[in-house]
Amino acid sequence: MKKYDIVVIGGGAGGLTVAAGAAGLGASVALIEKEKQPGGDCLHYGCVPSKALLQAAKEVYNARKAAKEFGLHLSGDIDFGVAKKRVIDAQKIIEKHDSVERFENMGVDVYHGEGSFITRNEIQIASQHQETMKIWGKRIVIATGSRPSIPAIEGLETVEYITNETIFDLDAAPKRLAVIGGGPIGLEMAQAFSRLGSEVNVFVRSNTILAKEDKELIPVALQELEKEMIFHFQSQVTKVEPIHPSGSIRLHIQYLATDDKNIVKRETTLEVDQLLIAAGRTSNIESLGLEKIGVETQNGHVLVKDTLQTSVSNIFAVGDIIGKYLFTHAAGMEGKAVIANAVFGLRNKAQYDSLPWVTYTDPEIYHLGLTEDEARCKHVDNLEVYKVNVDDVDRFVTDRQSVGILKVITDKKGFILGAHAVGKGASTWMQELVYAKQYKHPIGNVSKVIHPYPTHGAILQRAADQYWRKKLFSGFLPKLAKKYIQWFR
Ligand SMILES: Cc1cc2nc3c(=O)[nH]c(=O)nc-3n(C[C@H](O)[C@H](O)[C@H](O)COP(=O)(O)OP(=O)(O)OC[C@H]3O[C@@H](n4cnc5c(N)ncnc54)[C@H](O)[C@@H]3O)c2cc1C
Ligand SMILES: NC(=O)c1ccc[n+]([C@@H]2O[C@H](COP(=O)([O-])OP(=O)(O)OC[C@H]3O[C@@H](n4cnc5c(N)ncnc54)[C@H](O)[C@@H]3O)[C@@H](O)[C@H]2O)c1
Repeated sequence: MKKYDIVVIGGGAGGLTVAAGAAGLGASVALIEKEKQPGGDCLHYGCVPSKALLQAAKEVYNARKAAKEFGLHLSGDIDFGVAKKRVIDAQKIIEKHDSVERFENMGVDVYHGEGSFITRNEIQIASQHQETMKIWGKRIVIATGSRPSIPAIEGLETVEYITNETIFDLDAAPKRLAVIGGGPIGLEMAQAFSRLGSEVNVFVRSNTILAKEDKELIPVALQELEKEMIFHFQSQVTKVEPIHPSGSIRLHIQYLATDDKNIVKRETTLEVDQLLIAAGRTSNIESLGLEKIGVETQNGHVLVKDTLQTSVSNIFAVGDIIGKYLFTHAAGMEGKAVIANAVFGLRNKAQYDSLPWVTYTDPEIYHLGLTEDEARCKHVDNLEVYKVNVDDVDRFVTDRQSVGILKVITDKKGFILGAHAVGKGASTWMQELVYAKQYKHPIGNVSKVIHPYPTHGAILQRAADQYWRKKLFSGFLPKLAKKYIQWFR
């Protein structure tokens, strides 16, 4: 049986980071991937195709908007094939970074097959194409990711619904698309397809989209999104049925609302051509044989310590499988922490305090650290909140962007606890605050950084200026300054 310092199960964002880093440090590494091409969700069914599709849709949308405003006449139907080709082209370019060949050149042995534990050091690799084999690892890293959660809806097995794993295979934008879920997958895909010609209805179980975001930002984002899709809050699709021979789908919908103390139920039906399920994720743990070797799980995820070590000391886990922050960059950060821990036996911790994320709708929605509600719970009165609307910033005005907001939450000394934004390009201009938060620069320092005029990033300076205004122009300082000026005269 071949022996390795590190065996990684799963060749997505987390697993590939560990494999590349560990091999670079001189460890002998095996990477087991069940699909032919590594890359995981992000490359095949996630970040890459979704962002390529969103960009295509945005260009169509902006072209139409500009044509209308400038009195040009656009005609013809959208060629969905062009958008699809852009998705495939992007994947083809990016997949080179994740290719078997690239990893083999790094010295990693890549095994194609499904990995599962026999003992805490022995892994079985099962494949349709070759005999089942076994390898041995001193340390094992589980990075098998997640898949879409499918809610229990009556009749779901009788219709051809889609998920993020099949939506990018569509050859045309459905005329009428229903989306179940008001999370990032649901919203990004709803907007992309709306802009590519679908009439989109979004069903959300709760009374808000993007439940983890700062509450104040949601109405700002909704104001824009509602122009492009219809939201059904506090709704549940309870039953679906195929409509023959058209192939469309009838949804039975139940709305739940509270009227004083009573729960009021209302029911209706809606006919659509496609149904996208984007209702959260389930970790891929079932076929790993974790129970055999005593790796503890919690709520369907692999349970890990801060060091990403599982309950079995030589086994680590990173990425979606641990169910914490389901992002490519989170899996990457966790992967880096594990490299040092698994290769050198260090005790590096995964650091989530300054982990940002972005929902790439238009406008973008940026999240860093605590929301205002969370900050108030944790820091009570040791808190300041600075807000700037985008229409107070010249560059947004010249770009005709009037909807958007920045909110920065700091402690009394100006250290950033959280920062949130809705606005064009927020994914780019908010990054300065991640640096400030992570390296513990108070918000006041952002005011001293020179921002070229006119940029969107000047919005951060505006927030930082509010900090100085509060500090310098209220309290004892202005009184002291007045006295000094009188004396100096
Ligand atoms: C539509 C969509 C859009 C997204 N957009 C973004 C975004 O814009 N930005 C962002 O940061 N995140 C985004 N994400 C989330 C991101 O894709 C995931 O968080 C990330 O891919 C998780 O990486 P991972 O390594 O944990 O899992 P994955 O990337 O899913 O990799 C797991 C790998 O393990 C393999 N595997 C599973 N079981 C086994 C087994 N038993 N043996 C061998 N191999 C196995 C799988 O085939 C897969 O290749 C998006 C997700 C979706 C679905
Ligand atoms: N831009 C990005 O970084 C990006 C993009 C896409 C996905 N992701 C990652 O993938 C994860 C999964 O995304 P997601 O959107 O599937 O999940 P999610 O858990 O974030 O959102 C799921 C949504 O579905 C709703 N829901 C669940 N069951 C329902 C039901 N039966 N009927 C109606 N609504 C229901 C929930 O209330 C919620 O609004 C995200 O949390 C994120 O970490 C990131």
